[in-house]
Amino acid sequence: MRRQLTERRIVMASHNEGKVRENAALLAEHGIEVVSARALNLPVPEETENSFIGNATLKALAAARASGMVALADDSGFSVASLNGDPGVRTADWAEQPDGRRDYAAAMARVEALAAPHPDRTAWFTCALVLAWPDGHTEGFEGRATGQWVWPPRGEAGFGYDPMFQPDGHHKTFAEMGGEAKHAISHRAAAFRLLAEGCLKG
Ligand SMILES: O=c1nc[nH]c2c1ncn2[C@H]1C[C@H](O)[C@@H](COP(=O)(O)OP(=O)(O)OP(=O)(O)O)O1
Ligand SMILES: [Mg+2]
Repeated sequence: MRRQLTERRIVMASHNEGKVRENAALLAEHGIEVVSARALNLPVPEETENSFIGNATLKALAAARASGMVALADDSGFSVASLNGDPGVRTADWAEQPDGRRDYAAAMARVEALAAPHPDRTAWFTCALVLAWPDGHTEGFEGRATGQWVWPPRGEAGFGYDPMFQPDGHHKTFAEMGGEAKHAISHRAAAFRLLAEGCLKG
């Protein structure tokens, strides 16, 4: 039996505005309000695990313990089949420049350069969502969206690697689809559906 989320206000344990926006919209459908980690000045924990669930768990626990509130963390990433699932858990690191800023155009170009020689263009996004309570209890869920990587990148909406990912059954990239359409089929929405079934029944 999963622990039920009874709070109507939780902390979003993420410093990525795109992820905070998408998760806040999903939570709002269930009448749950979000306080951002940035608003509470929460530290950015080091992501030392080698799984999405592992990193989401450590981010959620750090935020729950620091804030005394239930926290939701999102650890996610982009995987390319011909690269054995890379960049995967290290997706954010691939975008990081020596000055600490993120350059997604450069990160996407790196993926393309490595993957281009391979005929298989299969790619997927993974999203792990973990709820953590201040007493240390956690509940975790993982969702996926599968499709193809495309080049050149297309579209302006979304964030991160969205312009180079075309989900199965669609002719637009996530960045061309815009919020609502991405929402219906994304890895984040898939993980959230499981979370709602598990922890938002009560
Ligand atoms: O829907 C998505 N569309 C495009 N790109 C995406 C998506 N979802 C995750 N991504 C990329 C962004 C980041 O490069 C990495 C996640 O890294 P990840 O450590 O989970 O998040 P983050 O460091 O940006 O924020 P934080 O750890 O504070 O939640 O995958
Ligand atoms: Mg991160």
